[in-house]
Amino acid sequence: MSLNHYLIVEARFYDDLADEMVQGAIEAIEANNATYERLSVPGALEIPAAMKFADVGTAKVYAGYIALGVVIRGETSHYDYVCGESARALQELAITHNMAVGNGILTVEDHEQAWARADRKRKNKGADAANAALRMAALKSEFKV
Ligand SMILES: Nc1c(NC[C@H](O)[C@H](O)[C@H](O)CO)[nH]c(=O)[nH]c1=O
Ligand SMILES: CC(=O)[C@@H](O)COP(=O)(O)O
Repeated sequence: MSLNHYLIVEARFYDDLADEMVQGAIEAIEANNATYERLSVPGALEIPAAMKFADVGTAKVYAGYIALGVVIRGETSHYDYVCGESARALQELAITHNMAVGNGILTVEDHEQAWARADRKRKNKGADAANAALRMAALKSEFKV
């Protein structure tokens, strides 16, 4: 069983932003001498289910999971559901299923806010999500859950 292998689940709704966040996450993972795989889904709403599929459906064992995506408000209430449900489902995976999850799903008003957070030279939220998953995996190991 690999104790330092992580699954990045990336929403490709905005490819350019996703690429930047994934690179930030990869840099953080590799800085901690860990390894990773990537799994892409259409949008943020699909991230939690993809994580659950990977957790229960493969022989592979992942120390933790990193959710990466960007949700930008549109004209309707769909934004609220995508943001709220993806966050809620990630928390459910963490709390109910003891999965070490880092949530890097940006919930923003526009592309400017998105880039400020995705950009590795600015807020680098992809790295933050990876570091959160790494820390939660360490806690899982410490508490033997
Ligand atoms: N508007 C954004 C979405 N919407 C798509 C949903 O995430 C989902 O793929 C669709 O409802 C089909 O189930 N997704 C993002 O990641 N970012 C957005 O801004
Ligand atoms: C956050 C989204 O799902 C977004 O694409 C919805 O846009 P709209 O509310 O204009 O349909």
